[in-house]
Amino acid sequence: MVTRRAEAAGGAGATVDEGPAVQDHYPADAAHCYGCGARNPFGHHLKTRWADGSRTETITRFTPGPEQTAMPGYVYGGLVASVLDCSGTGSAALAGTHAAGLDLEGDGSLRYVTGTLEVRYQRPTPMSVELVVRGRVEEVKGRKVTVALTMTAGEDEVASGRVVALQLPDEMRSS
Ligand SMILES: CCCCCCCCCCCC(=O)SCCNC(=O)CCNC(=O)[C@H](O)C(C)(C)COP(=O)(O)OP(=O)(O)OC[C@H]1O[C@@H](n2cnc3c(N)ncnc32)[C@H](O)[C@@H]1OP(=O)(O)O
Repeated sequence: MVTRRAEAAGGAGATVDEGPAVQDHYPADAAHCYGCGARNPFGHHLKTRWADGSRTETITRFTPGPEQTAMPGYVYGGLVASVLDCSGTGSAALAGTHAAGLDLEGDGSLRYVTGTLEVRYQRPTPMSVELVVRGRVEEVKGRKVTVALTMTAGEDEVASGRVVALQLPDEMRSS
C-alpha cells in the first residue's frame, strides 16, 4: 500500500507519506499505548510512515482539539511532547524493523519504548491546525535507535526534539 499526501504538490518541501503506518503492525500485546496504540480507545492513534524511499525520514500527523488547550488558541505542551514521543518510537520501530531485514506487513513491527525524550518548545503551537512531525533516523545501534524530530504547524516550526528508543524488553510484554 502506498499513501501519498503532497503538502505542496510539486513545490519545494513537498512531503509524501509512504507506505503502511507502523502502528498498524505493532504486536497486539504491545498496542495499548495512549499515544500510538490501536487498541487504546481513548488515545491519539498516531500513525507514522516513511516520508520517502530513503528509509531515513518519517512523517506523523496529528490535529489537536480544544480539550488539549494550554491557553485559548494554543496547544498544551504535554500534548506536544506526547506527539513527539510516539512519533519517535514509531520512527524507531520503522527503522529497527527495516534494519533487522523484516517486512513490516509480512512479519510485523519490532516494538520500542522511550529511553530518553528531549523537547524544545520553539513557538506557541496553534490549536486546530494539523501538526506534522518529521523524524530523521540518526542511528540504529543494536537495540537502540536515535531519532531527531521537528514539528511544524503550517509554515512554522513549533517544536523539535530527539528520542532515544530501546527495543521493548521481553519482560515488559503482557501475556
Ligand atoms: C506490555 C507492555 C507494552 C509496552 C509498549 C509500550 C510502548 C510505548 C511507546 C510509547 C512511548 C512510551 O510511553 S514508553 C514508556 C516510557 N518508558 C519507559 O517506561 C521505559 C523505562 N525504562 C526501561 O524499561 C529501561 O531503562 C529501557 C528498556 C529503556 C532500557 O533498558 P535496557 O534495555 O536494559 O538497556 P541496556 O541494555 O542497559 O542499554 C542498551 C543501550 O541503550 C542505552 N540506554 C539504556 N537506557 C537508556 C535510556 N533511558 N536513554 C537512553 N539510552 C539508554 C544504553 O546506554 C545502551 O547503549 P549502548 O551502550 O549500546 O550505546
